[in-house]
Amino acid sequence: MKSPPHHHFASFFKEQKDLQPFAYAVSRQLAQGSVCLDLKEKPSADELFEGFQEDPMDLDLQEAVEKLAQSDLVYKQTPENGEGKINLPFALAGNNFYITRYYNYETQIIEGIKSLISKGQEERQGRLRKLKESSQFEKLIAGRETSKEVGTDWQLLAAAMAFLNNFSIITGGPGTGKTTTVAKILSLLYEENPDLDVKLAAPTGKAAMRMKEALKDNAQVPEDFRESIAALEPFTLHRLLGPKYQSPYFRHDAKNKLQADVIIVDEASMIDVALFAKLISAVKEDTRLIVLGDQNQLASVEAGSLLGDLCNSVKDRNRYSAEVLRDLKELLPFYELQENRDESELLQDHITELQFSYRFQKHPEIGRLSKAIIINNEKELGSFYEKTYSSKEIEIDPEYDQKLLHEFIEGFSEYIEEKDIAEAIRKLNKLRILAVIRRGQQGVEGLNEKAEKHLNRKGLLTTGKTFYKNRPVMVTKNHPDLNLFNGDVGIVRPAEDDPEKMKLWFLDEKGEAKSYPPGLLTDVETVFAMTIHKSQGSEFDSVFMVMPKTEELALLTRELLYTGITRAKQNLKIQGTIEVLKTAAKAMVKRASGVRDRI
Ligand SMILES: Nc1ncnc2c1ncn2[C@@H]1O[C@H](COP(=O)(O)OP(=O)(O)OP(=O)(O)O)[C@@H](O)[C@H]1O
Repeated sequence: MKSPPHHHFASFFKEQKDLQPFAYAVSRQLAQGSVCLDLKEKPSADELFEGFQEDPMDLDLQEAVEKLAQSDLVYKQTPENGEGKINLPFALAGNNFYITRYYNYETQIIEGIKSLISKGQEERQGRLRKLKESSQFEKLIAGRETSKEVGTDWQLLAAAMAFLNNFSIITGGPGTGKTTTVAKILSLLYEENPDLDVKLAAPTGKAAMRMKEALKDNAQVPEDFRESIAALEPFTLHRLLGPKYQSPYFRHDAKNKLQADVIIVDEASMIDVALFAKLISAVKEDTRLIVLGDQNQLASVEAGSLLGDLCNSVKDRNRYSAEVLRDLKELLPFYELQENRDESELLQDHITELQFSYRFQKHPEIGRLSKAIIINNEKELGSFYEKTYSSKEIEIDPEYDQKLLHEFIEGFSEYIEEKDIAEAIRKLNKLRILAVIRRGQQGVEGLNEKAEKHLNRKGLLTTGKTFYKNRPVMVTKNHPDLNLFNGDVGIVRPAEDDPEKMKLWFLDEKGEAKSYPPGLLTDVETVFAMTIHKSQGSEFDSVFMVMPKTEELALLTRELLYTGITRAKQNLKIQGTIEVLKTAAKAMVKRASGVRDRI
């Protein structure tokens, strides 16, 4: 298949015959989510340059790579010439071939992390002393989880490590307590400095808001700091960095750094390399940067799977370097912590993996299914597919029974019948239909249509007009001026003063309903159903997930299935054939990047 944008890009290098096919291939890989072209796996030339020309490529790949390395447009990274910022169009680092911009993003990320780590190390002994004297830390120790099923309280360890260091990643599945850990970290930091400048951020407005709300409602937030924590303002990463009109650059960058003592970034699996590079370049080295996310979730739509790559750069997580282990043993003598013997792992003391899901404790079947998906445990998955046991939480329907879908759709009556608008939006957000694709019967569009028709038939909706009463709508663009963001969900209801005039209603930061004239928001879509991609960063009590009927989809991956399943907090129904589910569980997203090798 011809791919004009990649041919167009490669045509800039048509004078360089040895380079041109690689330019084509790296552009194609970028579009598929990789940061670079991985030459290590030695695919055949035909596979690598698929679509570049109609005739098969008559070319020895090894020779071609050697010639590529000779090109004067390609920077060769060697131990001698280092990893500085470069300005040739391409870079070759080991087996990875990059468009330079992406090579530079990785360099910025690695250098940014290194500088935070090294500044944190200078402070560590002083911070260690403070932690030993901290009454808040004493309280965390006293209240630590001691149950057998939880084992080591990694939340406590994560809080200590985030206090001691300037760069921390906290990863874990749904309900493992990432937000709770943030509350613990903030209690330690506020105790030390009541005027602490904290920035809460996430890639989407919705996710940022969700973190704020989860923090506000979290029972573990100590009383003394509840007010400060509840008052924190959530930012999208874009708003935090300060967008410039019609420019890919931000107001805050390496020359104009962000003013903050602590920056907490949630839903980091959704951040692509470009945005993370821009963020980290704008973080002062004495700021604490705390990154939260679930590394098993879908990666960003743009290039890279950065959180996963950073996490996977440490083989045995929750182990520590000898030096840090000594400190931790002094601090937490009751734990038998392990030493990490791989001294070359830069992030060994900077990643904590939370392992126990408080949410799945209450809903073990969704937990069991999601864990089985992560490692593609075929036997375990089989017990779900073949219904060898009866489940209250999960139902898999390979027959696509319309009755099941209709029953679920009738659940929307709760928000439709709710008089209070804010409450209606909250009720709408308790359930969602999730789809893999947009078009067709099993796609978002077909499912939205089915929901509208069924609710119409039941007399719950009258769907003639575009903005019919109770239409559930999702914003598909960021409107920072209106404080509405891509993915925000609201409903159509009459204006307060005119029952004939329809308005779009969304929840504001205080959880109150706020109205907007439809003319102001032309980019909204109906949202009984949404794609799994869009659902990232949201959770629902009940999810109805519809798989496409064909297995031939590149989109169908383990990460997608896992993300969809873990959006459900209490109930999950899946319509899909066993073949499609098996195909998805087997297919892991492969995105080439150099971060793991370079860090
Ligand atoms: N140490 C703990 N003790 C008791 N309950 C806890 C603890 N940690 C978390 N929880 C409970 O588990 C639930 C999920 O916690 P939290 O929101 O912190 O997890 P999360 O990893 O941020 O979740 P999500 O993936 O939903 O964002 C909350 O109800 C919280 O109160």
